[in-house]
Amino acid sequence: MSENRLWNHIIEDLQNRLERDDFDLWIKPLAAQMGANDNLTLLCPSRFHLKRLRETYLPMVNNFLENQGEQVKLNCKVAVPSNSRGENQSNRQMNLPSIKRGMPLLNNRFKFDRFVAGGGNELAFAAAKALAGEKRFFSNTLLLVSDTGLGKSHLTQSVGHYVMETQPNARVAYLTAEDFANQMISALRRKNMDAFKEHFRRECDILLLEEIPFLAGKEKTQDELGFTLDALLDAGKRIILTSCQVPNEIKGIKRNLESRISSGMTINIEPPDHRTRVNILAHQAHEEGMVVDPEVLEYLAQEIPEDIRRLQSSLVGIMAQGSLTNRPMDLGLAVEIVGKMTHRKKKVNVETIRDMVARIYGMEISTLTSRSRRKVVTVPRNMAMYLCRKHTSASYATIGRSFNRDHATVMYGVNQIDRKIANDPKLQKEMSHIEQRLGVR
Ligand SMILES: Nc1ncnc2c1ncn2[C@@H]1O[C@H](COP(=O)(O)OP(=O)(O)OP(=O)(O)O)[C@@H](O)[C@H]1O
Repeated sequence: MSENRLWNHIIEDLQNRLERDDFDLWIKPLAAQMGANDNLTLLCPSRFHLKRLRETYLPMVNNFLENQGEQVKLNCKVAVPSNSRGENQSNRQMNLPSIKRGMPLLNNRFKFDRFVAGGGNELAFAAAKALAGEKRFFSNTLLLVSDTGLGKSHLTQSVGHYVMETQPNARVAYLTAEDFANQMISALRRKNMDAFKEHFRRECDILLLEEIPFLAGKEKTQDELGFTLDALLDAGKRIILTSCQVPNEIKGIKRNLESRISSGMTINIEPPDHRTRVNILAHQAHEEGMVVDPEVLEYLAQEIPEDIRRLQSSLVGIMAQGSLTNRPMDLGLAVEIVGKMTHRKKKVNVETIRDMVARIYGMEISTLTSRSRRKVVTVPRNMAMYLCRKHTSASYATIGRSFNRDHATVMYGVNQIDRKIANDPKLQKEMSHIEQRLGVR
């Protein structure tokens, strides 16, 4: 494949997988160069950028290339001009480890030593560490519950890393409930359910399964997961599950699966207190080798109290701006970056919302705006129209033009969601996921 086409495919894949902010900050500034012997080199603007790229995004690119069957060797380097001694720093290429088939795809940053324990998450941290170790833990199942961005994935993947590093014979399965459902559907289609069952029930020593609420309403998948959990627990294997809601609040989860999920230890991760938030930021700055004024850290911790993902991304924004433009990383820059994060809220329009909702629900825009009255289409359509009312100043009639609907139909759809949302946690979770992807949350 030509350099351009391959790079465009990689970009497209990353765009689908990453939050818009992360994509804009880390992927957009890259350039790609195809060299001899199928060497693809990614050029990034700074060493700071390079470090983050290697740790977080290149494993995804490697995995994508492997899935595409591309025999490409991936390198990355800083594309800076020659320095005063005439050495071309861009020659300091780094070869990246390729991913072995069958190894779970874990984020290299999600390790125990990068998790800051403190008010809100101490118990979850201790329980995850205990379960990862080989010492007997008093329960083989751990369920982590929290709102978005509070460390469920970080802890779950830390367990995966730890087990792979310290117990090399242990077979680790890390996936989301959605992956589990998709793999099951594809096994059913290919008529190889036996292999699917064998894989999860007998070829797995520790199961790390995220985002359980995805299974709401999917009864067959729930039954299969129930049998899988039974087989693993009978064999004394370890299981970590994550959810944004406690199991008895997830509508559409069958009673027998709910009781299996809740059979072990359930821990709620609370939002971190102010001191822990400052510590998380200080730890992050230290890891990146950056010196940031403590006043800046205090300011960010105060302005962004709930979601650690947003908290960290504000600091990353400051460090990236500072290192690219040589601006001091001071309170002035912090106020500007936080201001921009808030200002961006107003930037979405009816079309961006409509297109994002279609993308998230895996349908064409023409399907979302079609006459279809199937629930899988009407619910996302109503959600999209509701978000347009909430985040833009567009009138019902203007929204209607983008959805092929009249003013009254838009009003009815928006009201439907308005009435449901207060009492429907699954809908709330989906809504906040879309809002996060839109950068309005
Ligand atoms: N205590 C912590 N110390 C350091 N980093 C943290 C901590 N808690 C969360 N983070 C960071 O915050 C970001 C979000 O965390 P994570 O993805 O684990 O959240 P989550 O609870 O799984 O969210 P979601 O429900 O949206 O999937 C990650 O970058 C993670 O490294």
